[in-house]
Amino acid sequence: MDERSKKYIIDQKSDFQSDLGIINQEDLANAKIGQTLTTHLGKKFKVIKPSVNDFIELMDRRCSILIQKDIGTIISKCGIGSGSRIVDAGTGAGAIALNFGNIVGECGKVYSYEIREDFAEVAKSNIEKFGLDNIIEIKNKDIKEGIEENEIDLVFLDLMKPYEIFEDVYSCLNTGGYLAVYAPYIDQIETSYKIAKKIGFIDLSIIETLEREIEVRNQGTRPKTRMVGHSGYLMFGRKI
Ligand SMILES: C[S@@+](CC[C@H](N)C(=O)[O-])C[C@H]1O[C@@H](n2cnc3c(N)ncnc32)[C@H](O)[C@@H]1O
Repeated sequence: MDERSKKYIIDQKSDFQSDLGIINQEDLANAKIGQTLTTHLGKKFKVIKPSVNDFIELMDRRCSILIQKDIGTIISKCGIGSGSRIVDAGTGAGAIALNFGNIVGECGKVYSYEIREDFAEVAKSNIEKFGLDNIIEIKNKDIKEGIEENEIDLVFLDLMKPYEIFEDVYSCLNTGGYLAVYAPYIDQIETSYKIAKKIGFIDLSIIETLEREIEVRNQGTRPKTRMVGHSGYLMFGRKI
């Protein structure tokens, strides 16, 4: 991180260059977390261990990604923790897959389906770079052709017509397991709710999470005038 709080992901195999100067490869290779490195122009950089959020902010991505307010809600609503087994589709660049992997840890597993080969490759590379490739398996497959896993605690779907595979989702879930759906449009989420109910999912709910940032100014403290108006709706259900 530089003096302006701008973050960078460093490749320790080559020199680092920015508008604040150059740090040579040898200094980078020997750098330790917490250390301050100085460029040839005398500008200072702090070495930090990236959190999953730092990494997602800077990683390669070719499509829209889920945002923190929705990811956090999905994880807490479905009680995800160490050892959970999750199926996720579609992967995109891997934003929620990385968060799932970060939480389930070495005792858990995340199987993430992505239909597009180019997106699957980007996600694989992101997951390897963050060091979770032993926990998250990217599958370059159409999830509509079938879910190959079983004894699953959560199936999370971010697809155009998620309800087309709810029967398959029901079969692969553990008793007590969750279905979670993210959809930007209200007709997608309404159809998901009706089909999930017909199939036998219980505890069905649809929510939208709104996040409002509070600003501390000299005049007083109050909500910011701008906020994210809408990202998507979330639907949850359980197999009992
Ligand atoms: C909006 S992106 C997903 C974003 C991602 N969930 C995240 O965490 O940021 C939707 C992805 O679903 C993929 N997709 C669409 N249909 C699919 C299918 N039938 N099986 C697997 N992936 C699919 C698309 O290629 C696209 O990458």
